[in-house]
Amino acid sequence: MTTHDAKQMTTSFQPRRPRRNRQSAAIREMVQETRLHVSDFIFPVFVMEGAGQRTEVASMPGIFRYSPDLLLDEIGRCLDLGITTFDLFPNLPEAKKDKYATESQNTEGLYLQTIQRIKAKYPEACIMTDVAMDPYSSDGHDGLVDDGQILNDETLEILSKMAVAQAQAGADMLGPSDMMDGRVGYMRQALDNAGHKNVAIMSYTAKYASAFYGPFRDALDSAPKFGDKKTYQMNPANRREALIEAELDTAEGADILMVKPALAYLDIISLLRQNSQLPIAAYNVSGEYAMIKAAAQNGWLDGERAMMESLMAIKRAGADVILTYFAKEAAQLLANA
Ligand SMILES: NCc1[nH]cc(CCC(=O)O)c1CC(=O)O
Ligand SMILES: [Mg+2]
Repeated sequence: MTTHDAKQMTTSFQPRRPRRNRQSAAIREMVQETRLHVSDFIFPVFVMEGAGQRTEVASMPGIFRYSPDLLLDEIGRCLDLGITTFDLFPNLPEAKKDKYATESQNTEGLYLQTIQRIKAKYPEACIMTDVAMDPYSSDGHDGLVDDGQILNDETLEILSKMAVAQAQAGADMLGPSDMMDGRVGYMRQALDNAGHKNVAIMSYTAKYASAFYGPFRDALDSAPKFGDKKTYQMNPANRREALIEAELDTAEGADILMVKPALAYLDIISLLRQNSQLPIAAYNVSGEYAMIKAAAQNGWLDGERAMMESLMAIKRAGADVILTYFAKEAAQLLANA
């Protein structure tokens, strides 16, 4: 090729050159479409019995179960970073579990006492709770088990008592994660009847029967004792069904709709965002956290960049709120940016 030919090619007229908007950090930031902010995040936290104790979840490096006193300290540190909302889960000894999840309504028990203690010390913190039987169930299922079946309507009764007990303890927002049919409406009515009209419900609307919950079940020792959760959690192959779930939860009074997991379900997040006027949340689950941590520990990818890229992707897909175990690390990075 002669010099003349090369010149001809490089000066060929191209009015549209998307690279012009990528040429400097100043321009790239100016035209950036999606931005992460610490207020996007909800931090899921694990509480366990005892005092002065914390144990790391083996499959979730950097994530700990805290005894209530140390959890209060951790929440204080997170509030300083600008994280305002916490999703609380209890790790209970096997001896406290039974068929009916009785411990979930024990006002002197670990979970309800911890909600009270957090709200007493940090009234400004928004406490989201988990409504499902599995952390308290000797069967390790989200609903009541009878003869190997997960009963729907009988479970609603237990869940709504649990919900009212949590609201009574001071919870700001309830997160039914069980996937029983009709539980949002049933719970809404029970809450209103008990005078908790302003306690919100973030429904796990499209929750899939996913392999990515493994590390969470380690954290709580809550794996199902038999079978799987496929008769209540959704089939990962289904997309339209998420719209049916969204329609029902909306009609039943959900305040926020959630998709779970997040990264393998970005299309579902986008679908609900486009078909609902409600805020959409996405749960970046334990297995999604563990994958990035494990690869980073092996030196196989840059953990910080993979974390921020993943969170950005979840927001870009349409999530207004992201529940993530990365909340604290991401908040630290955003604060230093
Ligand atoms: N009600 C159960 C529940 N609530 C939140 C999670 C998973 C969260 C995570 O993996 O981070 C699960 C696991 C399951 O359905 O077995
Ligand atoms: Mg449903």
